[in-house]
Amino acid sequence: MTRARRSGRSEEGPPAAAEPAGFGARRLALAAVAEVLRSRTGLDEILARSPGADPLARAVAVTTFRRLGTLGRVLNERLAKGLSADERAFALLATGAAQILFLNVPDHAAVDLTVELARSDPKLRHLTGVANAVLRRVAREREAILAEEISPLEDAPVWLAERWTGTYGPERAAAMAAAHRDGAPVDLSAKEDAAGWAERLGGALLPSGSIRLADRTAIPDLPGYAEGAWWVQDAAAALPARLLGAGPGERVADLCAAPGGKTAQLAAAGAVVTAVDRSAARLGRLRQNLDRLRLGAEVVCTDALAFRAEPFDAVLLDAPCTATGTLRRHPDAAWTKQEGDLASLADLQRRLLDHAATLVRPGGRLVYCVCSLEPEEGEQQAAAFLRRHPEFERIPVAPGETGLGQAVVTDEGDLRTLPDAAGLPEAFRRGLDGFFACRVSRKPA
Ligand SMILES: C[S@@+](CC[C@H](N)C(=O)[O-])C[C@H]1O[C@@H](n2cnc3c(N)ncnc32)[C@H](O)[C@@H]1O
Repeated sequence: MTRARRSGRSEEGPPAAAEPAGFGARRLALAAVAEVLRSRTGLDEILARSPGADPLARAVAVTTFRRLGTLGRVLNERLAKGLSADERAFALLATGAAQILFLNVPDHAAVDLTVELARSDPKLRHLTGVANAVLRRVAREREAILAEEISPLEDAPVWLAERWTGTYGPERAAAMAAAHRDGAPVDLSAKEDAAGWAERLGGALLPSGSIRLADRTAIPDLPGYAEGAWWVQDAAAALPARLLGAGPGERVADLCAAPGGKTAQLAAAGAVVTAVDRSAARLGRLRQNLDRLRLGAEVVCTDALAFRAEPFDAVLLDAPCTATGTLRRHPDAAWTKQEGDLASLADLQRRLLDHAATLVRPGGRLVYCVCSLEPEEGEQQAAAFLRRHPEFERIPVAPGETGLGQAVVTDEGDLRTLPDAAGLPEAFRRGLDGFFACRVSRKPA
């Protein structure tokens, strides 16, 4: 193995040798994994501000989070002193083992580049020998490791695995965790003619109206992207705005709107949309998305709790949440949240819901939704809202309304999707995100 040095010209002497191919991607993946664990910031945000982040760096980091529990156990069992609590040390070994076990990377490349990463970093240099020994052992024992019966729940933090088991039962919880491991297909929402776009893109038109692509592919290169014919949106994420049923000319508030997937749906339906979000950066992305789609909305950057306006015909509240329903696409989200976050998020959701209610005219509709698997953010939040607000009544979701059948409608008439495909029509065999939505209307005055 050649010893890597930083590329570019050193201050003195001859030009430095180039780094080995793929070294930069591994360095970035290691840094991103460590930073997510340290700062509890989402991986997408960290990669977005990392110059040079490429698909390989993303694949290594995402796979590490997808299989974090398994990687931790495999490494711990093979390290005399166990895994270090230091995030960078953990990330070094975990990203290396992820490449050996779960990515199509030749063993020698995974081992050599990880060893080189250790050697080139003064804070990790003491792990050079350990990384070499443990990763070589993981590579030697790969077949046995992969043949082990490891429950997919091991790849979730213990607190989440326990909650899902308690809420959904051990079998369903394991199926959900397996879906998180499998990842997600790419779903699109079309401005119009979803069937035509499904055909042109070689995808499938789902019974819910979304398009499911056959393969993961470079999105901006696809037909229809540049002209703004469709946008990326998980099939489950497209359901709440459909349930709101906004019609042409209706005034609709989209609270917590950025980056604008649901705003686009409402605007495409012809509604006059006011999109509210407190994040200026995320609203920048919303504006870009609407511009590409040639759709319009009034955009208001403020805390939704402080947003006042004439009551609307319809209000959509897509509240901030633990996002545990999106772990197929964002496995890092499981590791950026803690159980304690649930109570503070549920409290914020309650306040946002109460405020959203003030923005609904008599006879108007309100849809509350979260991309969470946790009942405190979904079912319990909706039930408590209806107890606090007798001036609202539920408009139950009809079994035929979503194209997903009865399996996604709760006894109370709310929408509840889970990431695995149990009970769903065949077209959804690759699952969909976990979402909860409740639709209510303000009783006429
Ligand atoms: C689940 S995301 C919304 C996704 C969006 N509805 C879509 O479909 O693309 C939640 C959003 O809530 C925003 N947010 C969180 N707390 C907020 C608050 N108090 N007021 C307004 N927006 C808030 C965040 O900035 C974030 O953009």
